[in-house]
Amino acid sequence: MADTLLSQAYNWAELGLIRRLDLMLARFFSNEQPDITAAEVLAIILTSEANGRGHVCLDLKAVSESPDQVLLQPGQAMGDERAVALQQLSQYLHALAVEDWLAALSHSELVENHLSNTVVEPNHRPFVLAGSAAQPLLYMRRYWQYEADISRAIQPRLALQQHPAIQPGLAGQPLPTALMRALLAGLFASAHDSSEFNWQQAACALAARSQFGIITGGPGTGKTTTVIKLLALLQALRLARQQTPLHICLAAPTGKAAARLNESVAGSLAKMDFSRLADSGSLDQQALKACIPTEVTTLHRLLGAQPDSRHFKYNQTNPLPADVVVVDEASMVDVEMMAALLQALPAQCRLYLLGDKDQLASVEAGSILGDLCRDAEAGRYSTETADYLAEVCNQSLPLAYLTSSEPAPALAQAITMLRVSYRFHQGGAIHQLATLVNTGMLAGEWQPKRIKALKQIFSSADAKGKLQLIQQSQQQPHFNSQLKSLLIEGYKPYLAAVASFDAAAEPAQRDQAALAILQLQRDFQLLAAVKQGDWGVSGLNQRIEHLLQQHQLLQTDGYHWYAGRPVLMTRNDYHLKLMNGDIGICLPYVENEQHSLRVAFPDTELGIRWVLPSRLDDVDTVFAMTVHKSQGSEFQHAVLLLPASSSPLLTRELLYTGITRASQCFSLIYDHEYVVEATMQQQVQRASGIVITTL
Ligand SMILES: Nc1ncnc2c1ncn2[C@@H]1O[C@H](COP(=O)(O)OP(=O)(O)OP(=O)(O)O)[C@@H](O)[C@H]1O
Repeated sequence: MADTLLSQAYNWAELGLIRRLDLMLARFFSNEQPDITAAEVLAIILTSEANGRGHVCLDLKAVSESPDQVLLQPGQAMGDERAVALQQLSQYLHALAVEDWLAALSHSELVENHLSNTVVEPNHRPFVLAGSAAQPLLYMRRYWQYEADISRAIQPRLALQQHPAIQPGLAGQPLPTALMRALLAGLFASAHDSSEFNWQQAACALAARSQFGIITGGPGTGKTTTVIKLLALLQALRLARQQTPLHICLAAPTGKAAARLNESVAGSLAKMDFSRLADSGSLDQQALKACIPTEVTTLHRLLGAQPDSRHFKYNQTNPLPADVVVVDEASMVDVEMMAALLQALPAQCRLYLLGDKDQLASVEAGSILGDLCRDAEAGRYSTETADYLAEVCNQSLPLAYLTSSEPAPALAQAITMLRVSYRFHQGGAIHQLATLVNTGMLAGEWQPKRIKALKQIFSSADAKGKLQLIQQSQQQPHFNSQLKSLLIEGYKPYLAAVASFDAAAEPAQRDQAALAILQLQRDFQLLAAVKQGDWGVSGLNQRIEHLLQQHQLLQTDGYHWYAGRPVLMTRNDYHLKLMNGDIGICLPYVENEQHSLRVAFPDTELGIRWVLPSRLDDVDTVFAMTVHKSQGSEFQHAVLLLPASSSPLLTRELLYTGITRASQCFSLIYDHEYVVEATMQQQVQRASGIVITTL
């Protein structure tokens, strides 16, 4: 039976229903274990396949009860042969009751069983059965370990909030409630007359009483502003009591996100007025500002990534010297990185995660932020939390956000969702569109009505100059005239600046001009849902290059490297100090009267880092980039191009992420309306057990 399954699996792999890697893994364990059963082989194949799609584990019940839904995502294109193969696979699953599957896995030599009531001796078997009786989950050991490490590190940090009296490094000392109240009032002085519940103030209060906190919210809801106030609060609590300031580290998953946070923290901090705060705690405003860092590093740099190794300099045995770590854009952090980060934190170190829970998750396995924020929308606060907020914030938590079931989940008490956007003028067209997409636009209504509602947003008076809907046939090899002029107008400003760039200018002037070009290039960005194909990132890049040449905006002379070529780093390069996601532009460069080309990357220390093109192995042209790569960036004008047919990749989260990259204008390019509509209906669902184990 196992042999038959393996030979059929060969066919599934040939047809692309599973990956070759999934098949190879099943074959490997079959060779190791000659009496392996078909149930075990099936579990190995499907668990590995699920990892490939970003799931941390295999949800045995879900896949057993509705195999077609789990294996074939809505809209996935199917040839006849693949349909037959899928049918074969679902027949196996239909014939196998979940109880029998569980029984086979519980007795398997390959599986460590954490579902039984007996204490499990760790035996380092390659698979782990965990989750709960109602939701059994099968993990490859590595992923189970990551989740276990994350839960183990978060739990004690949540438990501390049962004793809100504990401060970092000062275990047992009472939280000075009166001082907290005065400081929170000072920090949010200007907002005090408002009758609306101030979630930003609540976020600071909740995060300050525990060693783990999440602040989530859509774009422009004030996550950065709030975290600066939180850091000011924590430092003010120390300074007011003549204690040494906390050592704070700010980090983000990519270089680009770090650079952006760097800018916004520095900008916000400079503008922030702590004078009322200073009054309340007899603090020196400048001294307080000086203890809030503005420098933001990548997580890889923070943890001390080592070239060609999965291991970091800072880890369980060599903890990171920090009292507080703040991670922005946390939705992009995968389970492996989150586990590494938590392992590297000393026991008393606080961790605060910022991010938009509704954005796309990391490309790698896991959607940690989304999973942890499962209750964020509803709040689910305890009466104890409501009393605490009333005491320190002088605000009454709206009853709708109290938990309806006691005990309230500990994790929910450490999470705040910011609900008001200050960036897009509230109710503005981009914000309206993002909200509609995010809330599952008119779910339950019939399709034509949903399409009509979408078109109405694009044609409303509010949408003028902010939203644009363009239909482009993908059967044709060329851009239509509307899209052509949009692209030319979009790239023209930075390419005109490249054309007038003075390569022989004084170094300081040259750097300044290069920075200005990089800034202009960031104003406009084409985003694609997929990488491959004529209308994926690679095809679009070629076509745009050609279009810009035709219009004399570029001159490549047939070369790979040319002035104006924008490139995206696709791997970290520690020698060059460039990170995956960094964007540079190739520019003419004159040194000792020698003319050459160099790629200009923005650099926090040097201003510009000039790199020889020949040293850049892992770069892609970036006239277009994937939505995944665009996370953590914002563009004045973001243009999202959807493919001509729907696929599992086209989800509500992808569309929402694309829309929310735009600060002033968003254009949606589509071929068929049904693809736009199907994208809005499809949600990312990733199996993980983090909430089961963390709550
Ligand atoms: N309570 C507030 N009242 C008025 N303006 C605010 C408030 N909070 C934030 N802002 C302003 O809104 C803008 C966005 O704030 P901020 O950058 O903190 O949001 P964010 O959630 O971090 O955004 P991003 O989407 O970039 O992550 C800033 O200009 C900020 O000054």
